[in-house]
Amino acid sequence: MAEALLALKAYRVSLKISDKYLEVIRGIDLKLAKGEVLGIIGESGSGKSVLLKTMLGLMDYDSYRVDSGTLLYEGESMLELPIKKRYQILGRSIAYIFQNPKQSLSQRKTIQYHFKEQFKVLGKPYDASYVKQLLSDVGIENQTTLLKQYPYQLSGGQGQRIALALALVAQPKVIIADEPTSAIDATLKLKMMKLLKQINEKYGTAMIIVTHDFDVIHHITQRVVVMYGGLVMNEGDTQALMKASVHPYTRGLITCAESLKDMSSTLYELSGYPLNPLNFKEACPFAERCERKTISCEAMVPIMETYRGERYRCCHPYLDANDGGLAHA
Ligand SMILES: Nc1ncnc2c1ncn2[C@@H]1O[C@H](COP(=O)(O)OP(=O)(O)OP(=O)(O)O)[C@@H](O)[C@H]1O
Repeated sequence: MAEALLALKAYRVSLKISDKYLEVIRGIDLKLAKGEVLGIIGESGSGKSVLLKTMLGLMDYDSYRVDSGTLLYEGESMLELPIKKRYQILGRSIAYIFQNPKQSLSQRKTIQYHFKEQFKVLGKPYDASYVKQLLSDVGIENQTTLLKQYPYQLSGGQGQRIALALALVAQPKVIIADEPTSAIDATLKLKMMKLLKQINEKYGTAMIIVTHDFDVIHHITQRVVVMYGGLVMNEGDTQALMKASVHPYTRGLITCAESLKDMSSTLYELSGYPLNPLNFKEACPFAERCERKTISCEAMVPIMETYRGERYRCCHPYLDANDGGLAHA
């Protein structure tokens, strides 16, 4: 793997709930190379947003505690820094696009106002022609009209594009997009996927795409991380993992996605529901729902196996079988 731009190691986070701390992120390692597009997939409640928002300092500082871990950005250690300082450094280089970007804009201010604010935050004079260039890059043609509009006048697709253009003002090295296609229809989804790919290619911006959608993972990411119960269960090259992963959770998610697409087949669903952090214990979080469950699954949290030096699977049945001839995916 190329040099890591961002590297997270053994990261644990607890959320403060009614004056008590509840562990939600339970020891996560993550790497993002320069220019890489990484996908993070997992059911609702897996911990995707808490992971990324706490890492960047985007959550209310009093609402959580980082229990352990290291975070390196361009080789510099971040977690020891006061959270506001960390946010300043990371905020300049990493843009976070929220799930409903239209709602994260001030509804009473024009789109142009939002661009001007971005320049102000960066301490740069407003550059109208650069803004028009960015709007054109994200596929907005009627730029002058659009700059005069208010967020509530935008369609879902336009909202996503504006959020992307606003993020690009700072020329970030990383864009983190939280569910970039969840609020738009299928045709716009395709356009958004193409757009993210174009931005990655044109500017070399590395990306972390958080999604529930394997189409998005398949079409735009090079590597994927599968999260469940505050852990990474499986990770690797996107195409290899989608084709050949034997991890029961990954396989279950992929089978669900495929059965939804294939109108002639019976709908497949993963049994049970995602585990609530209140019920986390020293066991594999997926054990209760897993068809391959063994005694080990209920006795301890599985460790991550590596293959050719890369992390790839966290699953007791495969660990216990000592991997005799099992597919490395
Ligand atoms: N502010 C909060 N107070 C209490 N619990 C929270 C809070 N934010 C998140 N959680 C809990 O932490 C766990 C992880 O949530 P998180 O939002 O990170 O999941 P996610 O994988 O991003 O889900 P989704 O795909 O639905 O956005 C969940 O069980 C969630 O209920």
